[in-house]
Amino acid sequence: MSASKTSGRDKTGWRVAVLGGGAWGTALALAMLRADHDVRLYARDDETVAAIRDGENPRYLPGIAIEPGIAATSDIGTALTDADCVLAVAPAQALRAMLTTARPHMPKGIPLVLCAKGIERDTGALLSAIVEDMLPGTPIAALSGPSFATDVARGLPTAVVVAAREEALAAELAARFSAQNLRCYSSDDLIGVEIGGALKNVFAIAAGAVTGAGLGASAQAAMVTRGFVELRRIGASFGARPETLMGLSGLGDLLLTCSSTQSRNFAYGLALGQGKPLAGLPLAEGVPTAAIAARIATERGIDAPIITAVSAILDGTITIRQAVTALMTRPLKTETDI
Ligand SMILES: NC(=O)c1ccc[n+]([C@@H]2O[C@H](COP(=O)([O-])OP(=O)(O)OC[C@H]3O[C@@H](n4cnc5c(N)ncnc54)[C@H](O)[C@@H]3O)[C@@H](O)[C@H]2O)c1
Ligand SMILES: O=P(O)(O)OC[C@H](O)CO
Repeated sequence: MSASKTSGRDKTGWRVAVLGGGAWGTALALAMLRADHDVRLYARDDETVAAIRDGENPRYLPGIAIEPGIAATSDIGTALTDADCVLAVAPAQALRAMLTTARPHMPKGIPLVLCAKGIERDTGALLSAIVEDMLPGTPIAALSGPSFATDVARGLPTAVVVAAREEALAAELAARFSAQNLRCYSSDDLIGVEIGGALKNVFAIAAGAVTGAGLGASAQAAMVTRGFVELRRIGASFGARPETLMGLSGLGDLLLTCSSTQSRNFAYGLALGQGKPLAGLPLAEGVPTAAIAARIATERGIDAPIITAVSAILDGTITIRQAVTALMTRPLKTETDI
């Protein structure tokens, strides 16, 4: 461990295990390196490990140079040995499988930081609930907010939020992860931060579909605004604090991913709206999350017509045009009636 000073904060470097060798895992490994940590990156395939060692991850982060210093490995035990902290960066639907592999090697009592954005499709579990189920007693945190992997990997200025139920843990992680161009806010609303990150993906797909179908900028703004109402309703049912959802993981991430083709969820929706093939597109976490969020809304009696429409469009049950007609002809109501 090395003593160092970053952004005016005194801290000592940790050994950080990053689990997941995709775009976000690679970007976060770089961010941790720049925050003066000793970084081990676990990728499950040898090809990715070899590529990262050679200075690029062409499959997931093409064209971005990977600075030397990240110890890439396909042996999860090696990545986790003597780790002070773990970043879990597999897609949400793969978290349970990855933790099954990690469990025998997890050092006891170290924080596990959830970096994926989603809700488990089969169970409706938030990712923190999966960790509680599989690794009881593990201090859990979540890192979320408007942050494209390419931006973070390039070292462009980015702000995220790190949340944990224990305020002191959130603050410590935020301080340790922050570096010159990565500003980490802290929060003790773990559930709120998880919900904001998970649900924004559904609306990013919707935003892409609105653009792809040529429905216009006004429709886009209406959808994002009313989508945010649904996000807050579902968030409230989980106990999320409204102010958390107004922050980086919620409104902030909605702004980013509902307005940029750089978002894979937006790009997925765009292809959907344009009637283009969807097979082979990069990961769009909003697809499984839309299905389970629609089910959660129904089960809890929450009015979530946009989420329900996105889920039905993705299922092929209705077309985008039919969804628009249904949304536009709903009974009128007061706007503040959320
Ligand atoms: N890419 C971004 O800009 C970004 C930013 C913030 C958050 N996220 C979130 O991070 C999560 C991961 O996204 P990504 O961009 O890295 O996806 P990706 O498709 O680029 O990479 C996913 C990686 O996970 C690995 N993986 C899948 N199943 C696994 C398993 N069972 N065990 C181990 N590894 C497994 C894959 O091999 C791959 O390396 C998603 O939830 C996403 O929403 C992504
Ligand atoms: O490319 P997306 O749509 O998965 O979005 C990536 C991040 O979640 C943006 O904050």
